[in-house]
Amino acid sequence: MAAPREAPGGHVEAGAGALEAVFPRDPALFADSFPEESRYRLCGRVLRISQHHGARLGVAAPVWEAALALCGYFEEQRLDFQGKSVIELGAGTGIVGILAALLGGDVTITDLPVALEQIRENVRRNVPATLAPQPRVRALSWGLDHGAFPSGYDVVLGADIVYLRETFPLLLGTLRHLCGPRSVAYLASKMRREHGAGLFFDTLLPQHFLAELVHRDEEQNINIYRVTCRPRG
Ligand SMILES: C[S@@+](CC[C@H](N)C(=O)[O-])C[C@H]1O[C@@H](n2cnc3c(N)ncnc32)[C@H](O)[C@@H]1O
Repeated sequence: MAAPREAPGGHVEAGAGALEAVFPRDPALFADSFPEESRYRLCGRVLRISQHHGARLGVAAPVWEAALALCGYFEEQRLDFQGKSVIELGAGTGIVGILAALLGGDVTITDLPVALEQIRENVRRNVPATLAPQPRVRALSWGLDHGAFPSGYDVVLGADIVYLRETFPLLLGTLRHLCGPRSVAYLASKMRREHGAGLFFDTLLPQHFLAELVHRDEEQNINIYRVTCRPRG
């Protein structure tokens, strides 16, 4: 799976709303990484996002195109997170969850433990200390840790988290735990058929959820699905 942008020193591909990139920055933060800061104009705000490229964070380091597509969808649909409980899965940089928090959500941003320091840094850089509630950053490994989280979030968010077939049952288990009858999940995904995106969205997800394709970017091959629980009985 290729990263969406080149290594530091090269041209940084501008995603939707990208303004500019500045690097390198604070090389001491992670010894084996190449820090980069990119700025994105989203929902009338400029977000400054650190990305610690390198072996340690791996795919968690960059802002992926699907994350920008999901942020663009929030903007286009004028989604309102005011007063809503929101959880983001596999957040990477945290850009999606941070935007949801700035748009009024009570947000929990999650990923594997290795990514949490990068997310915390991005929360510090973009969320004013006066904002309440502040987004929480917590470890959640799909299928393993979700019992520590409540069920029935208003909104569940995930960008580019469908790419490893062996994690599909784990991810589905976590989605089933977090979503209640009134929950809405927005899943944005690069449709990499070779990594099982079709299997996940066309076959596995519909066994438990109604998944409506609400946005497709043909050029980037990115789909956004609005996912709700299937009515029981
Ligand atoms: C392709 S990256 C997407 C990052 C971010 N959502 C974005 O779109 O910019 C996939 C993310 O899923 C996370 N991830 C992979 N397997 C996971 C698992 N089993 N449990 C929790 N997170 C996982 C990775 O750490 C990474 O942050």
